[in-house]
Amino acid sequence: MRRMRREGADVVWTLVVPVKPLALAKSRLGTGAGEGPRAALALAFAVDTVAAALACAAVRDVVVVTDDPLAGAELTALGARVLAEPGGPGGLNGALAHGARTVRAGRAGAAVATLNADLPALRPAELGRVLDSATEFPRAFLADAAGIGTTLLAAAPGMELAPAFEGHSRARHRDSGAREIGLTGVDSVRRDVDTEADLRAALALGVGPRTAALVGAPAEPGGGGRRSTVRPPRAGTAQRHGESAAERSAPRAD
Ligand SMILES: Nc1nc2c(ncn2[C@@H]2O[C@H](COP(=O)(O)OP(=O)(O)OP(=O)(O)O)[C@@H](O)[C@H]2O)c(=O)[nH]1
Ligand SMILES: C=C(OP(=O)(O)O)C(=O)O
Repeated sequence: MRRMRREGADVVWTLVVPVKPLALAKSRLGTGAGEGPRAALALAFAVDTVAAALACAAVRDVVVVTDDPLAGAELTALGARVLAEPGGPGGLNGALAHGARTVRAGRAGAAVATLNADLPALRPAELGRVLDSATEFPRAFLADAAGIGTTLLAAAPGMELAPAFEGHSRARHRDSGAREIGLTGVDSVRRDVDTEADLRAALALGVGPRTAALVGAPAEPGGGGRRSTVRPPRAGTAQRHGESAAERSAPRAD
């Protein structure tokens, strides 16, 4: 992949990925799903997101901010660096600001971008296009698939990240002066999963192997360049965690 250049140097990004304690995560994902299946899905999304991010040529490294021991261990094993939550009332934005500050404390000139951990369909090449586009602006963001939130916020070297996530964060990031990235063809970077409808949409794009194994969809090896299209599962598929692979029967459409 051709890297965008700023002042003669290839720009590679450090990604800050926030992961909420798994037992509290994905509360909107199916009223019938218990805490266990939701936690397993949240972990699978995070694993597939971080694996795809680490496979992106525009990504130098990935820093995960979490206090969850299982997520921390699994994401460390993938190659991410894990930071503990900063503590205090800061929530998601506090965690992201802490991640960015820590990265810059070690490397003042780092290009830093946040990436939500609920992007199981993420494709490295699409992430690369988004990061290359972000390179053209001091601060930039990508709206989520719903057009309300944000899945990625980027700050060039020397620029404060100033995250304003949660709720209508697309409008807040725009109002804060960040440039909205208007690329088409980067659906996998926009496709966050909060609800079962979101999960079906992600499965239609093709998800990473950990999520695929959990919901009975075909796996796309390697955090995928080109992911397969699968038939969306019936509502409630997210509750099928615990079935063996042989019990899962979601067909692939290609
Ligand atoms: N470290 C950290 N990450 C968070 C926090 N809150 C949310 N996140 C992460 O931020 C991203 C977007 O989170 P949301 O979709 O708003 O929250 P969620 O828990 O995944 O889902 P809901 O329970 O449905 O709100 C995901 O990667 C979450 O794991 C937090 O307080 N600390
Ligand atoms: C936290 C955010 O994500 P979600 O849409 O999952 O709430 C956000 O977009 O600001």
